[in-house]
Amino acid sequence: MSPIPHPAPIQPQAAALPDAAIRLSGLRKVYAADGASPPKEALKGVDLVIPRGSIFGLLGPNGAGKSTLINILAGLVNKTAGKVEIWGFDQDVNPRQSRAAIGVMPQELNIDPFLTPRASLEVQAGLYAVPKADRWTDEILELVGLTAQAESYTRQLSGGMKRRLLLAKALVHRPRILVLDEPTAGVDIGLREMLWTNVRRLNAQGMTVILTTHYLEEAEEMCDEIAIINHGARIVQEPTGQLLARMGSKTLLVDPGDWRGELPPLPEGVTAERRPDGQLALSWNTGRTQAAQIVDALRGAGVPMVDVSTEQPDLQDVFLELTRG
Ligand SMILES: Nc1ncnc2c1ncn2[C@@H]1O[C@H](COP(=O)(O)OP(=O)(O)OP(=O)(O)O)[C@@H](O)[C@H]1O
Repeated sequence: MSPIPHPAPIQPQAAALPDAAIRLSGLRKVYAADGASPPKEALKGVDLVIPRGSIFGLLGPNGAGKSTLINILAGLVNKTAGKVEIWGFDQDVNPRQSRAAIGVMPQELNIDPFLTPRASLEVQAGLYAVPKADRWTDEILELVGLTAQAESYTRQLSGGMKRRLLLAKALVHRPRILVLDEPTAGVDIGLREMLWTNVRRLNAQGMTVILTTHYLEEAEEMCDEIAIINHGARIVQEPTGQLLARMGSKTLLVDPGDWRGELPPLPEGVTAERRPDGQLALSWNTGRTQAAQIVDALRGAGVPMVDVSTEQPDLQDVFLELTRG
């Protein structure tokens, strides 16, 4: 993969760098009643600040309102109320600039089957009024691994290649902010790796990345900060590490060899279980106890410790805890 040229912005910029990539205040969306379906309030006054330069995860259960939020950012759905600022541009005051600052890789394929990848990118660049001299079509094709298919009809591309083209289209106008809506749903490992490698590189060059995904390990690994929305409301927004620490529980795993004796009294609040593989799992609340106290209690009682490790809650645990019910 060749190095990516610096994605210098070509769209008009706010006078100074904005303090946030995206700022939403009181964002509300009510879908109108349709036939027998009553009106649906998909976003109930969401406040959200997405830091400039972050890889930001937007998570939530099915129907939480993520796509509605992204479609509003992309200018595809009209909000009912609230304020949307993209790269410092108010969507209502500066619609053109706010649109130029963002590139969206949608969930659904929106490509013309009769165009070649190269032609698709040229058409997209035309839509964004990117001057010919500023186009970087060849670099983008290289970046997403479609150079060999540049002149093929899009309808002849595999599903994975079509998704690569969606990413390519989102990049033509060198947006400051890249939104990836479920980018890895149903894609193979090669495409997933290509995507994450590129996302990291683009982010390292200053692009803010917003990601929705149902793969929580992916969000845990990729995102600096995460917001969880549920029933149209933001229920939490925190740096990923802080969100994981929120569960506040930790487990110490002790392999006692073939020792099968009675456990000694443990510090208050520590729960113990013997796992089927013979390991002792000792769980505690991080605020109240320290691992050393548990180790001391076991050592004092002569419990052998062949091996000791710890287990942390993962994003899946946090997500389920916060969205339960
Ligand atoms: N065009 C529409 N008309 C009416 N209701 C809609 C429309 N689009 C979405 N909704 C409803 O708004 C709510 C939020 O939907 P949205 O697609 O934003 O959720 P989501 O978090 O993206 O879900 P998923 O993870 O399943 O993609 C849902 O109850 C959905 O049924």
